[in-house]
Amino acid sequence: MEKQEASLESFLKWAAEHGVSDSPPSSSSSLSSSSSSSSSCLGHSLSISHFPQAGGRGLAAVRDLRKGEMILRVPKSMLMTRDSVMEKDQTIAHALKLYPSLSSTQVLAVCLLAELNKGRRSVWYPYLMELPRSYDTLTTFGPFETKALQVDDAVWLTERVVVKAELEWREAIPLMKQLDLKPQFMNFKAWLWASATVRTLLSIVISAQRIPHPLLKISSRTLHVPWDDAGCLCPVGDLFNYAAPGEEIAAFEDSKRCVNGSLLEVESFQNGDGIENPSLDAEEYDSSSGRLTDGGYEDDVQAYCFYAKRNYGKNEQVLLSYGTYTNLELLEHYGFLLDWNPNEKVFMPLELDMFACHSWPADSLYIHQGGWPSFSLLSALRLWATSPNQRKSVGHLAFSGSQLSPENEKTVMKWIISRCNAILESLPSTIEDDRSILCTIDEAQQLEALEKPSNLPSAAAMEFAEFIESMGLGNGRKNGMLPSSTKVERAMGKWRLAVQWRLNYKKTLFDCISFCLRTIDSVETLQR
Ligand SMILES: C[S@@+](CC[C@H](N)C(=O)[O-])C[C@H]1O[C@@H](n2cnc3c(N)ncnc32)[C@H](O)[C@@H]1O
Repeated sequence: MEKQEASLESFLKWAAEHGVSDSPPSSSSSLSSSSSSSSSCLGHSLSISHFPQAGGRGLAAVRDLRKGEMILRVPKSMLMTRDSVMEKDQTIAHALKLYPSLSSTQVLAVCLLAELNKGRRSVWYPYLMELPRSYDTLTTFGPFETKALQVDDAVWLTERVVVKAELEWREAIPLMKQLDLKPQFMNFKAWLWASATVRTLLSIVISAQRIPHPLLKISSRTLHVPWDDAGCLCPVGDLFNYAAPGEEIAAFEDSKRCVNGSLLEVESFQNGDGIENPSLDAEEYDSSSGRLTDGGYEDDVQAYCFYAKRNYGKNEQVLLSYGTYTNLELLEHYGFLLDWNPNEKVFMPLELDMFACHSWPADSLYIHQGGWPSFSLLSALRLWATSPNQRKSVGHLAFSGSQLSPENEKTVMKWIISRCNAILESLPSTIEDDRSILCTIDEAQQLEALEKPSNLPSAAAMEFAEFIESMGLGNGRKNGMLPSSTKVERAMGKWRLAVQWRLNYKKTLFDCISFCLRTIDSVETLQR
């Protein structure tokens, strides 16, 4: 512990010496010298703190911060990019030129491993020592955790990203051999760590562009810092944990819905505010409203600058919006998920004949985490539930989000209810089973050893037995207890994430059923 604190301290001192600062830029001093005398680059606006329920290590406000205030700047010279690594190391520069077919993410992952391979000789050594040791991104999921996701789309995505990660690693091996990396920096485990680091940290910079520009699409994974298409790693700037953009929208939707829970309330909001208007996608919406404008590279000061996105009270965690992600995407790219995610979507597969009567893209047909169907899903289903010869005449109403008739609305709601029920029944465990498993995992995580509770429902008991099996602990019991280890703890953490994800998914379907029942009720009340 003391060693960790000392390492963090020397990291912050090193950052201060190189011009990283959370103080306002002084007009008389240059960026690189403004904080060089300080023993830490933080303390004026931010400090490192621990937030067990919201990302672990993160940055807290040391005083009240005002919305729009600059709270951190990191000089260009500190950013780790393909170019900055090449500038400092001719061997790497030469080797990289021999492998032009590698993607920018692969190249940056190799640069990171090559710097790590140098040990103390790397100019980024204090930063490298502070990077997380492991990630729980989907690429690190084994067969057990993958199966625990249960939902076909999520299982398929996980299998695909694991295969892709291995392929990318194989493609990068010749370059890593050329650079003569030590075996521990060249194996697949090291690759998974490096590519997860690049993805989790790079995309912050990508998605936090401050100045809205038509060509700089926020949250696009292909956007890069202006001078280097490989993007960058940003010491200290990557200590901000994540807040989902769109919380304001969700809160507003909730307040509208709470008026009487009727569909019309939701419709008028969605329609009037264009939230789900297909001509205005989420990224444009965010950039035009400035919701993601909390950081970006600024050429005039040659630094990455971060701004308070809202007012913060002293000691509050200061968060950054990395972009708009569903929970599965958060798991894929960052290895965590949010119990309440305003951008969560449970996609609703339609039958083939339904696609024939609308032109909404499949990814707009979903249920929000609160349980209400998306604007496009409702519109598509209302048209489908209309007889084919009338569709043309009511098309404009459906596309503007209006109900078509009480009977039509009830048909739509009943269809959604039956789909949600069918999906819930097809999954191997229930919401109650999943809650029991989560409790068991939470208890086990607090104990020194892992004990199978006697009162688990059968589906949960079976999954528990599979976990023990997957850990190769089948014969290791001592008085019914299993020894815990770092490996078991990490696997349990990923298992927990998988269960948490599928539980949220099921709760959304369940809430959707309640929503549809309420809507049928209010339609019938109006009919009476
Ligand atoms: C850019 S880092 C943020 C700093 C990180 N906590 C650290 O100690 O280095 C991103 C990682 O932090 C964690 N994280 C960020 N925001 C989170 C949140 N809201 N909930 C849970 N974990 C979060 C995830 O592990 C993610 O991959």
